[in-house]
Amino acid sequence: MEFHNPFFNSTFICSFLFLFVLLKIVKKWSCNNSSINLPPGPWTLPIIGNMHQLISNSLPHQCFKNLADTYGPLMHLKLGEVSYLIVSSPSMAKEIMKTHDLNFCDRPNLLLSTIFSYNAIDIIFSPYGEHWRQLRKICVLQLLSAKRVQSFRYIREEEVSNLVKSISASEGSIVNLSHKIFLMTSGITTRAAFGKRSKHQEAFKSAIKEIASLLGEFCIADVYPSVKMFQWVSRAKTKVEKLHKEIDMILQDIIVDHKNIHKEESKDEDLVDTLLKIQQENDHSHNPLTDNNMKAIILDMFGAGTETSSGAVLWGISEMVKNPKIMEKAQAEVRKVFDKKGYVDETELHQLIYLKSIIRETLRLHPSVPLLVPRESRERCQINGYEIPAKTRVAINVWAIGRDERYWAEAESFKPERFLNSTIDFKGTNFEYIPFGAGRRMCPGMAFGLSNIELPLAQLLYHFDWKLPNGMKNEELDMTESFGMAIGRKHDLCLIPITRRP
Ligand code: HEM
Repeated sequence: MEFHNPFFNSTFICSFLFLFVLLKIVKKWSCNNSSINLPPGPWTLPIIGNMHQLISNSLPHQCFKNLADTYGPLMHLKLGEVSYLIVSSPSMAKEIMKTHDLNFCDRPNLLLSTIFSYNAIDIIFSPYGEHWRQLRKICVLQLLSAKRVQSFRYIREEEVSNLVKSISASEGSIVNLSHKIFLMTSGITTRAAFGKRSKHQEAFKSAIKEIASLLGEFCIADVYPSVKMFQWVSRAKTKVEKLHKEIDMILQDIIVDHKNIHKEESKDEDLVDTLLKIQQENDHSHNPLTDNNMKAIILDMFGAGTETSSGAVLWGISEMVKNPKIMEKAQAEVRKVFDKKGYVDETELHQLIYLKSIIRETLRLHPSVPLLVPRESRERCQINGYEIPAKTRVAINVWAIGRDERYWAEAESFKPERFLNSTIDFKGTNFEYIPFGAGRRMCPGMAFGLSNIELPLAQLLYHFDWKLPNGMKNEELDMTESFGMAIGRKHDLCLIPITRRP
């Protein structure tokens, strides 16, 4: 006979768990809520803090901008149990990434990114310290140096020319540029990382795309780190673990392949070859590069390098479609420079001064990583007279800074001319313009990223005129953003190409 305990049914268990979690949170919340002089911020509610203020139709960077308009450029929010500092002005960004850079160069330990990064042994999510310094050096000097980026030129030229061919084949009909441009940038990264040999490229690309969009999602476990139950029941965690397992098997297979067959053919060295060489050289050091380190670094290159570059190409084209005069001027420049040759390659790209200012303007209005990668304070410190507790997470709202009328005239308008003859650039010293971040954690892939944006834009402007489908007017093009590892267009960019025959 079955034994039914009226007190031990599922309702009872759920209520008990709910009460247990609630008590834990209240305890933690009341301990942390001491009376230190925190930066201004909206009123916090018990347990949830300011989370209710982020529940709206806006994306996090848009919500933070609205709140900062009331509470100022150094704003404190409490999300669940965790203190957040939201930075929305160039001078406060400079405080974090220059004056106090050493204190703010840690990354928080977040549930999904920790799985993605093989337990934070990569570059992006690794905490500040000797391990990160070692990998960052490898990255800057060997994987993403100017010489190395230049060595991938033939890959970029082939992949972009395949893109042009596939668009030409659909001349006059609607083309999904979002889809094609993502395939092109991920094709460049795949070949730069693995060479041509991987049989799993397609499966790998789609797993990466899926995992990148999951990493951009809000995860309740990250704002209640003391409540381990939220980690156990997270559906996103289960999905990321499954995708990561698939990716791991593919990467391991690629590494084994490279170990077995690539030794004699040293020309066209790809990133896995370079990492294997470093692994062999460091084999007997106290800090050898493990296979997991290699896989984590390669994943970083995809996570950080693919959607950022393809997003910038798509926003650039979208802004030009919306502003046809700018499109015409850019086309005239590219065609003037390359008409003598009859085709576009990288040799003359330095002459495209107007196109370069279009790219800068695109990254001002549409920074690929609008809140930068989250940082975390290592020790308690003071900024602008306010106390910042240790372990405060920091989001730098580059998106808000780029749209602030105090620093940019007609900030919401797309005006590439503002960058012509301007000394402002994105190398991390002009804090009103930091799409690649600044300080120790600044993006090491800038040169690679920019070259993946310049050549496709030049080719798309040289070979095609562009029309919107269904008689849509230029100004009607939808520019809604979606949140992920990088901000992209919510709706795919679909245009009709008209091939130009010079
Ligand atoms: C348009 C292209 C790109 C943009 C806008 C961009 C932007 C950024 C930003 C904002 C950060 C965070 C900086 C900070 O926390 O201060 C970052 C970090 C990083 N990026 Fe990029 N990125 C781009 C392309 C690339 C490419 C192509 C690669 C490599 C293939 C790459 C590799 C990395 C890595 C490894 C980090 C982590 C650095 C660290 O934590 O030490 N990025 N990127």
